[in-house]
Amino acid sequence: MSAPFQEELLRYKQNFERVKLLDATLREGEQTPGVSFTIDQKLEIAKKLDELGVHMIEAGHPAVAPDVMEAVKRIVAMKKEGEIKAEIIAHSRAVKADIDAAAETEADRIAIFYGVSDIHLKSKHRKTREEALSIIAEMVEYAKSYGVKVRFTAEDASRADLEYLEQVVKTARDAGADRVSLADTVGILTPWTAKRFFEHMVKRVPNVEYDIHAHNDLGMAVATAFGAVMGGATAVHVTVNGLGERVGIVPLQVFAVAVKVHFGIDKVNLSKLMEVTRLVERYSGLEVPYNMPVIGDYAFIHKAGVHVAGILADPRTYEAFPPEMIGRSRDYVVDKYTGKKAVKAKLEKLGIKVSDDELLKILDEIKRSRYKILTDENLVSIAEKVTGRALRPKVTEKLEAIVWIKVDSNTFTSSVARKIHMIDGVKEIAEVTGDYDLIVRVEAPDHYMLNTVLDTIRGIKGIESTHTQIVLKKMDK
Ligand SMILES: CC(=O)SCCNC(=O)CCNC(=O)[C@H](O)C(C)(C)COP(=O)(O)OP(=O)(O)OC[C@H]1O[C@@H](n2cnc3c(N)ncnc32)[C@H](O)[C@@H]1OP(=O)(O)O
Ligand SMILES: O=C(O)CCC(=O)C(=O)O
Ligand SMILES: [Mg+2]
Repeated sequence: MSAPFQEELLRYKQNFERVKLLDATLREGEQTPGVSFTIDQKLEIAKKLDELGVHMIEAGHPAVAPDVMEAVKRIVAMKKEGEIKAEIIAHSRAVKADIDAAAETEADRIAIFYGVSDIHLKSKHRKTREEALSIIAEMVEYAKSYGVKVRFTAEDASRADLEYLEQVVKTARDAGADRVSLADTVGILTPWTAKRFFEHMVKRVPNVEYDIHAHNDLGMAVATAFGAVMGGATAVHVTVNGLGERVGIVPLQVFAVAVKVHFGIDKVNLSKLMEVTRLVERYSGLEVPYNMPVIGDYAFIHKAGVHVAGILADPRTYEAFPPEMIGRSRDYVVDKYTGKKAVKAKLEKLGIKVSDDELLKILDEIKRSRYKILTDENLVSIAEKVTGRALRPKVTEKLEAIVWIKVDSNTFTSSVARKIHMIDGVKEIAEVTGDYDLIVRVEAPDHYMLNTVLDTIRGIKGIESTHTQIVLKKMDK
């Protein structure tokens, strides 16, 4: 990476080396509308997060509901059995009943939150600033009396009076909180103000470790987290796929890759990022948007002719980082934005050579067509029409193939089967036991159609691998 002033950013490398990731998918993430994980799903997600290498897991707010309590207890049990290494955190309001519930789980840490902006104090808590300070002191001390680690969260810290916030953090620290989360609850910080904010707080109230909890209401969450770490935050709250209240918080995958790209630091096992993406997509029921940075389907799909010509020459022309960094691959689509180089390369991949003159005519035809994305089959049809040559090898009868499919362990086999069933050319499908999960019989009039059907199958989310056999001969009984 050689952006202007990058060397200034690199001065903060050690801040990013020491920063810890706190994953809050099971607490903040479950506050996403429509998301409700089962206990078993939470255990699986917690295990996956631990394999990924996050330092802390905020497992839930036990006072919320019996199943939240049960899930936190079972995640703590996994920790005790050595199945999970990360610190386990239970969330709590600043009330004794919530703290008792959190303590009952035997989590490593209780995180107590209290809104500290005047808006929250007046409208929500109906407390004066002084009353709030004594509640914070009393509740942190109460949680400490259970012998656990305590984090205090200054909810809506980014809109609190700065001098009052200093008193809040001092009060929490002096009462025994060794970590304090400064929450940007409505996402109004920017990288610059976040940096200044954390620098100020670290200086004014030292001897406490600061967390940044940044919401994404203005699309700033990752950038705010960067600023906060540069300013001295030593933990960043993230969720898988950016889940959370309203539009969520810092997406784990985007933050981890941004740290890798800018500083060369692996905060987590990057090769497992897509696995956890799919797991949480499936259990949350929320698919990641196509254009989501890093993990969206289009993160490495190029389109404009100029771009494709660039990436064919050197992928770095239009990629901030190589897809292989997270086990993904690049591709490009063909439509009216395409140029000669893109079409030529696609045709060559299909084993078709055309003259320069033919190429120009094919391109012209593509530009007049109404296709939103041309499949290989569409492209070959246009090439045949333009050149007047049969570009498909002659076949006398239909082709048949058997495709053996292994479904990702985090995906329901039946849902993949349903999607495959809808593809033209798929004639039969069976769910099976053994090394593979599905066997599919495909028929197509020629190699190109067969390829298109197979490509469509391979493109279905949740398919881990396929093995295809072309049928040569058949004996009917
Ligand atoms: C910004 C964040 O995301 S912080 C995390 C927020 N988490 C949650 O809200 C977890 C899900 N919540 C719930 O299940 C419920 O709201 C519960 C169990 C916490 C409380 O339920 P209820 O007792 O029915 O209260 P209700 O939700 O109607 O109102 C919240 C009450 O908590 C109080 N409260 C809110 N935050 C806090 C706090 N940090 N500390 C102490 N009390 C608080 C409110 O003042 C209000 O009290 P009131 O009834 O005296 O006005
Ligand atoms: O506990 C925290 O750090 C954050 C609480 C929260 O979710 C928020 O303020 O948005
Ligand atoms: Mg939040």
